[in-house]
Amino acid sequence: MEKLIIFDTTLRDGEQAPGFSMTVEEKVKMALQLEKLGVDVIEAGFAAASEGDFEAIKRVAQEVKNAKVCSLARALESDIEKAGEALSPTENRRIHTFIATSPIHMQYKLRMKPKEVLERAVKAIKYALKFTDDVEFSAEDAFRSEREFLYRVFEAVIDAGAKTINVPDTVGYAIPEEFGKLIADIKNNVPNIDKAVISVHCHNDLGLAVANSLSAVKNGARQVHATINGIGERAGNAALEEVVMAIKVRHDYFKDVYTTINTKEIYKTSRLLCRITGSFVQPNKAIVGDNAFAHEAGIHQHGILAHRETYEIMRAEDVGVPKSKIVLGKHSGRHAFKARLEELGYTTLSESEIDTLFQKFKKLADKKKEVFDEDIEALILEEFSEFDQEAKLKYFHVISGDNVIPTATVRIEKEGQEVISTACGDGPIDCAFNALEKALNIKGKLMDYTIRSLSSGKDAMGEVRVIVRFEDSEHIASGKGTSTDIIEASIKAYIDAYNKYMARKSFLTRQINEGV
Ligand SMILES: CC(=O)SCCNC(=O)CCNC(=O)[C@H](O)C(C)(C)COP(=O)(O)OP(=O)(O)OC[C@H]1O[C@@H](n2cnc3c(N)ncnc32)[C@H](O)[C@@H]1OP(=O)(O)O
Ligand SMILES: CC(C)C(=O)C(=O)O
Repeated sequence: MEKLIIFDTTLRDGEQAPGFSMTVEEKVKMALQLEKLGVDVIEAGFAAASEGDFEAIKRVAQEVKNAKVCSLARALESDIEKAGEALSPTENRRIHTFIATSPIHMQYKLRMKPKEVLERAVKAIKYALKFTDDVEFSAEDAFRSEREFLYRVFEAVIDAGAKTINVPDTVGYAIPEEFGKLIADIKNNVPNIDKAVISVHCHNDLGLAVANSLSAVKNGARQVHATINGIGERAGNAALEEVVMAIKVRHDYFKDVYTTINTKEIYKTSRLLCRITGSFVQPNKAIVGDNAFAHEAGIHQHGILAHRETYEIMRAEDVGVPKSKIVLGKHSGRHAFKARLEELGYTTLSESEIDTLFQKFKKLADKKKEVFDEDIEALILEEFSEFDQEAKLKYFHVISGDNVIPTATVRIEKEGQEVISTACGDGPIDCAFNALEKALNIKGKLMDYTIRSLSSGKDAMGEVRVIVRFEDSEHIASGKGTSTDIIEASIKAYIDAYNKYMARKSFLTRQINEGV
């Protein structure tokens, strides 16, 4: 087996896409995560592009210890010098120089004759070798280049000292079979090819970047350029996570290669990039999309519950996704519903009770896109709970400001009696929740708090959702409150969570007492 080198270009080609530019600090953060992911080469940028990119490459070169750091450079001495200088903090460096070899690029863009392009390429390699012994050469638009000329260029740059020759499908025009054949042809027609690693760089204009890269690997490529989440110029590059997982999951097919990527870091890396760029992947994106390990259809859910591999070809944990998800919705079946009831702690319901709940759940699912755990609990408690001691808010008063200690007073009606409590806190919500806990005589840990506006304008209705762990219970309770006053909405949400918690507690206690 041979190692497949993973050349990550998220910080170079990836950031070339509109809206994906990264600051120096963001690039460093991302590079350190790519190092954890175990990529072999990090192309940190294009040193000659800007002072910021120069600085970013320099910082990445200073901080990254376990991956090779690389800069792109045109076949120009000034670009190569910049690249060499930016990479100087590390010994583990590569210069990646390129020039286009296709007729259309040579004629219209470079305005150079093929002979001149070949000479430039060779000169660039020789110059880059002054800064490092690891030089990669890309024949830009290789796929649309004339074959004989491409072979000649590769032969010449290898002779000049290039250790890696990269074959880009710059405009994403290739079809997998053709691209695989191009790699096989290069292997068979470039006389000194055994002195260099064949690399590929595929764009996704026809959605074929990953397929083309894999076809190239099958035909002898031993380095793949890829980006996290497949970001990059136009429709992007080959998605690193897809290439790596295809090689891993289908090792029966890709028998000759392996990667040293720590796949458990994939999801984290993908999420970090999303947070940095503010651009999230679509839910059905392979490997890292929200739905990649989610199952909503009853037949699938039944299969997964019986034996995971019926509908999953890889484990969510292997790519760092916490767990595959059974999502309850209108396509779900009784098996999945019953399993969720058990997960929620309702283990003693009879089969006929489950049937009743399942019918209600299906009706609800027809109206709602996704049925959450709190909806299921509400169904159970509505159907079976005898809890009628709901706490109600009667009055509240909160003082807050920049020069006062936030203090809240709440009056609650609980079990037929009114209780008043006052408490301080770090802010208006905190003191209100502290006062509520005193009034309700319960301790709760706020696990999550979200607020959103339900309408627009200054008088918009605010909706607050809280998740609270009461009395260190294993189960968390969620609550929702709405009001034009966000403090009132917060108090209502907290009381709602409390009522749900108490109803559940009383239901489970009754089941135990009745020995069900
Ligand atoms: C396929 C790819 O992804 S290649 C990488 C693409 N990435 C980028 O372009 C991002 C960074 N680029 C930049 O910041 C700028 O384009 C720079 C700094 C590189 C160059 O800027 P400018 O000097 O203003 O030139 P501009 O971008 O307008 O035009 C490109 C010039 O480079 C030349 N050129 C293009 N590729 C190459 C090459 N591989 N080798 C030598 N010259 C090249 C073009 O012919 C053109 O030359 P001209 O100015 O003599 O006509
Ligand atoms: C510089 C090369 C590798 C490139 O980005 C391309 O051809 O798309």
